[in-house]
Amino acid sequence: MNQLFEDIDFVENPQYERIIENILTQQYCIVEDFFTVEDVSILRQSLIEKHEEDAFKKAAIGNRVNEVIVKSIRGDVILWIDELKANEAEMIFFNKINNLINYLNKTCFLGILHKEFHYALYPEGTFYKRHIDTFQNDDRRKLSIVCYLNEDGWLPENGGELVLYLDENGKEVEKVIYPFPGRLVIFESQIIEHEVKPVNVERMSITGWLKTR
Ligand SMILES: O=C(O)CCC(=O)C(=O)O
Ligand SMILES: [Fe+2]
Repeated sequence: MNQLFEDIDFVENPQYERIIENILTQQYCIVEDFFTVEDVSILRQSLIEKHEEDAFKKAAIGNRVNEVIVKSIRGDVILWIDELKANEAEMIFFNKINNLINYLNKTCFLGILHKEFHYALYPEGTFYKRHIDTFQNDDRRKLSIVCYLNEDGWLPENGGELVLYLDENGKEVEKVIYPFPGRLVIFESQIIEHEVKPVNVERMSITGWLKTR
């Protein structure tokens, strides 16, 4: 085994190994400080600039074939990120994400061939009701990834927690995750129902999906 890994230039990465272990055992993983304070700050600036340029649009539900905007389900605004036109901040983002994808593909044979990421901004008072990230007519999304870009010192009273609804031996358990800056949450798109609780202050993130085919 070691011999094989040496042949393909493989260096074991403890952080990635923990991500894989967590996803295999609990279908989700929380990674603290996946991005440095500096990275988060640059990415947040990029989000804010693009938002000020009015580039964001109201997020829809459903995919491109049948998308509708329903504010009683989700109230965030989003902007898809084009890796081919990535600015400096987005290059930092994709550099780290691509390293992770390469590792997953080498070690887990997940067959991740595509990815899609968007900035998301939840204005005060918005939320995203309980849902699952795959569409009825499209099951290519395998892993959901959320990266939080909020300022330091996010308070519980700000709301905006991500709640994962987990199945523990047939019993539903809520896993509450605060959107602390630098934090990355990864979960199985086809399995984990989740929601974003109403926010009392603006909440910023990048959300995306690793996809097959
Ligand atoms: O921002 C989050 O914590 C989750 C967002 C989400 O569930 C989605 O965009 O599908
Ligand atoms: Fe979601």
